[in-house]
Amino acid sequence: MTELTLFNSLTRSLEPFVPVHPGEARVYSCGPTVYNYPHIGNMRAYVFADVLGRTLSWKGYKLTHVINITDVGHLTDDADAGEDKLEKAAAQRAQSIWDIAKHYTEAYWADIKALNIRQPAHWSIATDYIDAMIEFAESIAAEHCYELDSGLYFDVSTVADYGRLARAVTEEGEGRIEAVDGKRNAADFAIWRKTPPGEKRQMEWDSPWGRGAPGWHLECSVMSGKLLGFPFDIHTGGIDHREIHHANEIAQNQAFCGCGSLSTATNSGAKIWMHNNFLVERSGKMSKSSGEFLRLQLLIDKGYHPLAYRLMCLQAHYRSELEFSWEGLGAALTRLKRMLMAAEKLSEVASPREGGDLRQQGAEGADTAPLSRDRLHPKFVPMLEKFDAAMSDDLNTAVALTALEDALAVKKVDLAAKRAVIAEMDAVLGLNLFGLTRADLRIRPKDATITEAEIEDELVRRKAARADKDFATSDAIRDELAGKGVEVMDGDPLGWEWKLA
Ligand SMILES: Nc1ncnc2c1ncn2[C@@H]1O[C@H](COP(=O)(O)OP(=O)(O)OP(=O)(O)O)[C@@H](O)[C@H]1O
Ligand SMILES: [Zn+2]
Repeated sequence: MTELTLFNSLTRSLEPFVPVHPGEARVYSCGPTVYNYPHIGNMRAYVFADVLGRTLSWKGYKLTHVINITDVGHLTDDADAGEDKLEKAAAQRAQSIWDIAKHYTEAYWADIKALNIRQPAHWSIATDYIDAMIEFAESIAAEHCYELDSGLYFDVSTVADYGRLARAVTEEGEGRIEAVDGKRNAADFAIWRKTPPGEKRQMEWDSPWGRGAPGWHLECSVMSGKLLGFPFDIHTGGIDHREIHHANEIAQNQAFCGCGSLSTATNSGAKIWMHNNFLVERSGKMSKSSGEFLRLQLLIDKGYHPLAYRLMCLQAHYRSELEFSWEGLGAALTRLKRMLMAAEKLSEVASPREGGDLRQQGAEGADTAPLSRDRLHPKFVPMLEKFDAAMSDDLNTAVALTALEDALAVKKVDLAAKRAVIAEMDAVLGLNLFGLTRADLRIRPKDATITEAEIEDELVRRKAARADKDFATSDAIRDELAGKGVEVMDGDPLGWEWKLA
């Protein structure tokens, strides 16, 4: 197999993946802040992390993936300004934070499942790690922190190369950081926020610095270090985390590991820091802080299968901005239908792999292991090589998809051999080609007034009428269906037969 190279935001270059622990890959992904539903832009971050994890499993590494759930500490501004996003949501809706966190965590998990994102080894919930956060903060406080009335602050001048990940803390960057009286450096950040006197927060804990709550950056340092051990291999997140959140995590990790210099990979906590670019709308970055936003459920309600959105993500490189449009989603759906039609023919044959179900694998992902090469039909060698080269080149899923389509187009070949190759590629891309059916991919909005069974019955009747050359009946059925919003698609090259108009 080709050597896997990944783009490291820390060095701004492509680097070969060399695991810290031979044969293993340990990955941490910043999880959602569960104060609201995730929008589809947030989910792009997890499609990306999932493809990374699947690729590592496929390359034979034993994967341990951690995704956290931020249920405390994330302020309305990524730096120190604003309120806790969860406290704010709870106050606005007069609800308990715990209920809010539970509701949105479950909504996020439903999206994870719908997008065929594998379960990580651990979902770490921030509030389960408060003691560990206090311990971590205590261990670095004397050398790296100072206390103000509002909290315990990290002094960024106590570690070398602060902000190296962000590259040049721009004036704009500095401008975003709230001026707090007594802060030694503009970029210093709270690792523990004290509850202001006379105020009561729903989520607060005792600490050596008074009652309060942890800072968001502290959470990720603590959970990643606890569950994966420093240094671990890869830390992921959206590009917005490169400037502040991850720069601050690195500073804390440097302090914790007792090594101020960033000259070795070990003390930044993770060897490779990877960032997905944004999903944007014509109007700009998709953001749930700004009111209206697109949820996966909306796509589903409009009749689009969630895996069409997954495919839309895979069509772009994760480091490129991706613009969402309904036309683009429709095009991705059509492409997925074509793939499914080609894969359908293989459904009848058993995969030569044992336990052929490659979907929603267990956390370790052992079943993404490649097919032994001596069982690979020679016709598929070039496609698998192209696929491997693309995925190994910093996860070039756009090209890998074309290799999958090349393989799907191969004719006159043993079907079991073909199925094995498609299954292998699909285990990496996660499109669930052998689990989907045509009916799954039909556009059928939630508010449609006619059931699928009724449509099918009418179509059977119409087919019979046409076979009898009874075009009057056939046309009448067609018109009747049109009256109910169903467009019959005679001669539809995809053979999907109908869609809701
Ligand atoms: N438009 C986007 N496209 C891709 N990834 C995104 C986008 N917006 C946020 N992310 C990423 O989604 C993940 C979850 O983010 P989180 O739940 O903290 O969202 P948030 O910052 O509260 O949301 P928002 O910025 O939408 O208000 C993070 O890795 C973040 O970088
Ligand atoms: Zn994080």
